[in-house]
Order: sequence, then C-alpha cells, then structure tokens
Amino acid sequence: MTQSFSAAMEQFAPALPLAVGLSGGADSTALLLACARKWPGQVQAIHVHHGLQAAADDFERHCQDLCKCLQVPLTVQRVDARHAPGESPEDAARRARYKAFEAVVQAHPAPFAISSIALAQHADDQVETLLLALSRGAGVAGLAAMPARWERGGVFWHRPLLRVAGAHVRDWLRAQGQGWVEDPTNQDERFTRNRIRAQLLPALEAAFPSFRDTFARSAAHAAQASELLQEMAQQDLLQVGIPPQLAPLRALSRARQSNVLRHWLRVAHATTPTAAQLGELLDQLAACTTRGHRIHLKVGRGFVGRSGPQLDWYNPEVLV
Ligand SMILES: Nc1ncnc2c1ncn2[C@@H]1O[C@H](COP(=O)(O)OP(=O)(O)OP(=O)(O)O)[C@@H](O)[C@H]1O
Repeated sequence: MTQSFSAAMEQFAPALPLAVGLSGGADSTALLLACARKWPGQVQAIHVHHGLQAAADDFERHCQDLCKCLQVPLTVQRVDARHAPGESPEDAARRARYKAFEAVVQAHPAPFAISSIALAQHADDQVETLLLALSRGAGVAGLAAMPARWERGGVFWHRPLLRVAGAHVRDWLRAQGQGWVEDPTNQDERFTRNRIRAQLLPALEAAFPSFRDTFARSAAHAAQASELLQEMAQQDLLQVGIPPQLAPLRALSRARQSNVLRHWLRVAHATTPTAAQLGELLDQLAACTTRGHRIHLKVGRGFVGRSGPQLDWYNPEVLV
C-alpha cells in the first residue's frame, strides 16, 4: 500500500553511514533533509554533475547551499554522460551516475566507508518505469520495474520512497519550507517519461484511483516470476551445458528452451536476442531432427550456428 512520506522515513533503517544521491530536485532534497534529521552526523550527499544542460550549475549550487545548511558533507562528482550511438541520453546519464556513485564509495575506504546509498525514486516513478517497460514490450524482468533494495559491491542500495506518491513527497518538502530546483527538462514532452507523467498519470488517477498500489503489486509479481525464471535458467544451463548441447536442449519445452538460450546468450556472450530472432532459433531447433540439419542465424550482436551436436555463438567482428 502507498505510504505517507513520514511513515516511509520511519520504516527506513539502512546500515550507516548513509550517502544520499542528491540531484537537487524535490525528491532527493526531501530525502536528504529527512535522513540528515534522522541520523545527524551519519549522512553525506553525493551530487553527480552531468554537465549536460545549462541548469547543471544551478543544481550544484542548490546542493552546496543545502548541504552547508544541513551540515552534511557533499561530494560533487563530474562525469561525461554523453551517450553512445544507439543509447538513450537518459540511459547514458543513469549509467554515468551509477559509476560516479561507485567511484565515491571507492574513495571512502574504512573507517569512513559508506555502508548504504539511498535514491529518491517514488511511487509515481515506479509506475512510469512499469509503463515504459510495457511500451517497449519488455518481459517479466523489465516489468519488475525498480527494486526497493539490493546489494552490490558490499554496499546496500535503497529506494525508501518507492511507496510514497510523488505529490506527498513535495507536500512534505513544502511543509518544511525547503526549496528545490525544478529540472526544466521535466516539462519537455519529447521525452516519453515526461509524456507519461503529464498525460497518462492523471488519466490513470481518474480511472483507477488505486493504480499506484495495484501496479506496484504487478511489478512485485513480475519480480518474483523473473527470479524464478532466472533460477530455472541457471539449472537448465547446467543440464544443457555451455555451449548448449542439442540433445538435452531439445528435451526441454519450448518455453524453457527460450529461457535457457536467452540466459546463455546473456551470461556467456553479453548479447540479447530480439523476440523474432529467438522465435526463429526455436523453430530451427524444433526442425533439427537430422544430423545434417544446418542452423545459422543472426542472433543479438552475432550468429548462432550448429556445430555437430551443439550450438555455437560467434561474432564475426570479434574474430577478425
Ligand atoms: N545528478 C544526480 N546526482 C546525484 N543523484 C542523482 C542525480 N540524479 C538523480 N539522482 C538520484 O537518483 C534518483 C532518481 O533520479 P531521477 O532522475 O529519476 O530523479 P530526479 O528527477 O532528478 O529528481 P529528484 O531529485 O527530484 O529525485 C534521484 O531521486 C536521486 O536520488
């Protein structure tokens, strides 16, 4: 169920010391303010300066002023967030941001080590993420949307506001008399996420008033299903082997073949097949009843071919 901002903060119990990812926007400003009050002297902030828009300096100034006023140490990390061909600017910025957070963690060895990092995504962000996943035709891993907590590199990551409606975060912040910087790109409806926020969320609010709760429940079901598929893929990959042997692969159901082949391509070759490529590969597997049956298909960034009793993957660009 959705929560009030105060209830979410009451429940939030991270390992300390804690670093808050502070963009300077309303949500992370509210999170930092609440954390600094709850754990004085145990909280610091990290601001990533993307250098992508003219407003970046305003964000940094707000972060400097806020942290000075709260007596919270601030690390500003400058990154090059230009996007590679084929990558969205938002993905590039996110990737650069996580790298920057990890660099700050590395720069704080014991006894000043950062135990946890908190990010300020809320329930509306979760709904947007789910709708974005649906709009790309994502599978259960994408429909799981954002986890509330996870561990990586010995650091605990948290999204304590994931069940708080966005409007409640802002209401709380206004009630504290604390200002923030409005990101001018948030109004730009050329970005799909902003169109979802401006057009779809009000319509969902009117049609399904509990959409934040029910969508979050669906995302949680998808997360659980995704975990099961992952476990099954690991077990099946042990059975079929790396590279996959045709006989045990063909003994699996089509759905399990699809699951294990996707997993093999990801873990062994860091590539993802399209739905059409995987469908074609499964058709070829079903038709592969004779010794001489040839399989050779474009899959992900390379090719899958039959080589005697097994499937092999290769990328001609890497071979030359
Ligand atoms: N430049 C940044 N530096 C540090 N942390 C960031 C930065 N941008 C985003 N974050 C962290 O990641 C979370 C999600 O980012 P997102 O871009 O969705 O939020 P945002 O629109 O910048 O807004 P807000 O600060 O209001 O959360 C933020 O809430 C914040 O905790």
